[in-house]
Amino acid sequence: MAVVYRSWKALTQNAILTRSVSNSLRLYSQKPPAPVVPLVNVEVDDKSGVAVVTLNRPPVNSLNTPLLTELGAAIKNLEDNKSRGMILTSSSDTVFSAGLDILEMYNTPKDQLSAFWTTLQSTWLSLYRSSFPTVAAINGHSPAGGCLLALSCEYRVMVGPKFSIGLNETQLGIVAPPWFVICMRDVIGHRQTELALTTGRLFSAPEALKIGLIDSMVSNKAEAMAEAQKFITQFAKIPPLARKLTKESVRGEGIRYMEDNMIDDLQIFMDLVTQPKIQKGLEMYLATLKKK
Ligand SMILES: CC/C=C\C/C=C\C/C=C\C/C=C/C(=O)SCCNC(=O)CCNC(=O)[C@H](O)C(C)(C)COP(=O)(O)OP(=O)(O)OC[C@H]1O[C@@H](n2cnc3c(N)ncnc32)[C@H](O)[C@@H]1OP(=O)(O)O
Repeated sequence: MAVVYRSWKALTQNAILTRSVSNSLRLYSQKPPAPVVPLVNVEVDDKSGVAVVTLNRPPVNSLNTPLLTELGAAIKNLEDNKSRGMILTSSSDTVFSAGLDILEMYNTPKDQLSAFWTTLQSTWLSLYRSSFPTVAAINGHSPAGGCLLALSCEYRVMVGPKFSIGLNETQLGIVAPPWFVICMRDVIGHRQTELALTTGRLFSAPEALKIGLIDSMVSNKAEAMAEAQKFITQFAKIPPLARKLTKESVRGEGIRYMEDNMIDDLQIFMDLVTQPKIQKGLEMYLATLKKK
C-alpha cells in the first residue's frame, strides 16, 4: 500500500511539475491579455459637473446583459455622487444603439434570458427616474431598445437627417412591453403612439422632429453635445429636490408600473419570447441582418 501511495504521489508531483513547466512555457509564448475595454465610458466635465456617458459596444451598441449592467452601475454612481446631469451618447458615428441584443433573446437558456430581462428592467428604471437631468445625444440610428433609452431621457437631440428612430418591435414579430409604450405615449401622445407602434414605424430624424419624438435636430455630434449641455445648464438654478420630486410625479405611471409589475413583466416576456414561433421570427430577422 505504501509503495502504491509513494508511486501515486510521485506521479502526481511529476504531473504538477510538468504542468507548471508547460504553463510557464505557454505563458512565454502567449500574447499579453487584451486590455479590458469598458462597454460604457463615463467622463465628468470638471467645470459643469455634467457626465457624458458613452455607449461603447461596437459595431452597433446592441444592449446585452454586460452593457446594461455597466450602464446601470454608471447611473448609480452618478446618483451617489449627486451628478449635475448626464448626456447619453454613442461612440459610433452611425448608430446610437441597435436596441436589445437579439442574440440575448434567441436560443438562450432560461436563467440567462431572465437575467437579461431583469437587468434591462432595473437599468431602465434607474435611468427613467434618475434625480439628475438626462439628455440623449442621438448620433446615429436608434431603433427599438435604442429608442427606449432615448425616450427615457428628458430631452432628445438627434443628428439628422439620415438616421432613424422608433419602436419597430412589431416588424420583428415581437411586442413592445407596456413600459416602452408608456415612454412613447408620454412623449408623442396616444394617437401617434398607436399608429407608430402597430406599424413598427421607424422615423427619419425630420419626421421624428415633426411628431415630437425628438426635441431638436442638429447636423453633427458636436452640435448635439453643445445643445445637450445647454439643456442641462437651465437646471442650475432649480432646487434639485423640487426638480427630482416633480420628475417622479410626472413619470409616476411608468415608475409605478415597473415597481408593481417587475415579476409579471418578466414572466410575460419569458412566456412570449420562448414561443417557437417567436424564436423562428428572431432567427429569420437575424439572418436578414447578417445578409445585408
Ligand atoms: C407584454 C409584452 C411583454 C414582453 C414583450 C416580449 C418581448 C419583447 C421584447 C423586447 C422588445 C425588443 C426590443 C428590441 O430592442 S429588439 C432589437 C430591435 N433592433 C432592430 O431591429 C435593429 C436591427 N439593426 C439594424 O437595423 C441595423 O443593424 C442598424 C440600422 C442599427 C445599423 O446598421 P449597420 O448597417 O450599421 O449595421 P449592420 O450591418 O446591420 O449590423 C452590424 C452587425 O450587428 C448585428 N446586429 C445589428 N443589430 C443587432 C441587434 N439588435 N442585436 C444583435 N445583433 C445586431 C448585425 O447582425 C451585424 O452582425 P454581423 O453580420 O455578424 O457583423
